[in-house]
Amino acid sequence: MPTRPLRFIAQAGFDAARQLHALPSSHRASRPHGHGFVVQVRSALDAAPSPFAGGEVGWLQHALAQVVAPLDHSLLNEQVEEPSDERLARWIGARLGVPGAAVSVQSHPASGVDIDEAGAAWAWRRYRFQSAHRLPNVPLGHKCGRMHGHGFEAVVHVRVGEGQPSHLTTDWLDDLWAPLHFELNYACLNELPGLENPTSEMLSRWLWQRLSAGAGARLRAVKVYETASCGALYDGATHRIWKDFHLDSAVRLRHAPAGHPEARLHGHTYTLRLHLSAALDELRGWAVDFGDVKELFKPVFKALDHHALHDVPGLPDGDCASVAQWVLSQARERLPQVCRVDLFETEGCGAVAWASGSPEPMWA
Ligand SMILES: Nc1nc2c(c(=O)[nH]1)N=C([C@H](O)[C@H](O)COP(=O)(O)OP(=O)(O)OP(=O)(O)O)CN2
Repeated sequence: MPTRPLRFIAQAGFDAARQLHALPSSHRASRPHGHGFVVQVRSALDAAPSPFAGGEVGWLQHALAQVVAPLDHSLLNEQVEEPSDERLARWIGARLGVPGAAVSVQSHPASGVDIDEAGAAWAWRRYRFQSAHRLPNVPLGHKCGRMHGHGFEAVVHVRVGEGQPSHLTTDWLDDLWAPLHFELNYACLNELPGLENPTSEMLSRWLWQRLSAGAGARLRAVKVYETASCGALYDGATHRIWKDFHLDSAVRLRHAPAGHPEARLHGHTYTLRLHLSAALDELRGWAVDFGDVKELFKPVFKALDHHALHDVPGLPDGDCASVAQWVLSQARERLPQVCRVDLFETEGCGAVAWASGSPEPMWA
């Protein structure tokens, strides 16, 4: 079992066709169809070689790209038996040669399957609804006290049914979601019983309560995206919120060998996600105000954005893992509720660090 509170993440994509014969012939996915698949792999890389300290993300990216290359522009059935998202993820994991790696496959922007380190399969589905709300208990003058609205997104994570094609889990979830869509879409959330104070935290808990009536123990987590850059997750016991930031920074990796592209001065538009975990403030209905997160994190953000990461005082190196760990320690000095930092240098490729001594985060 990996012990470091750190994971490396890499992503690759491929376009391919498939046909799922195990589904009923009336199911649309039983017909030949195609997708732009996105695959992500997550590992502590405890037992895998890395060419140099700081080169782990690049190494994982390369390894994954090699595994998925034969799938690109192919008929998946010729290589993978009954190539559902779940079976594809297991097929890729088996060929990657990284022991204990978690693999996820997204066949559509709104759905996918994650195979965790223990081999369990989890399906997720994204739903959208257009709603108005106001937060009645915010401090005077807070912008969210005014009636406003969002194109909300909810992502629901459930265990894939035992021995069941993962598509049928998705269909089952759609049926559970249908009455909620009817209530939430083109509605004012404050008017719904139980949502009088519709913060992201309260909404994720409300959705959990409503969905768990049908999903039972298979329900893993409900995430609510209030805007593209912030949201909340509820797992039946704890609340976690997140806020995203974008850093435009230069970098050169200290340990990359001469001639390696990462030894050269280059740059990225990084996506940095701060996760915070705290009990709800009963009056406000939130863990920490997203606005306060932005404000308190500003000095750390300013130390990195539009800077050369390898020159930032105190930062040992500019690779994603070093930066994520450094951000975690800096952020926790100002916001002790920060429990995890995700840093991506390109889409889906980066590192996740969490506080040592804290349990491994829920990966939903
Ligand atoms: N912990 C929470 N904090 C806040 C919530 C909430 O539900 N939980 N909600 C709000 C507001 O409703 C607001 O719409 C979102 O706030 P904010 O983070 O400021 O979102 P923006 O997308 O507008 O932020 P930018 O980063 O400036 O784009 C407030 N807080």
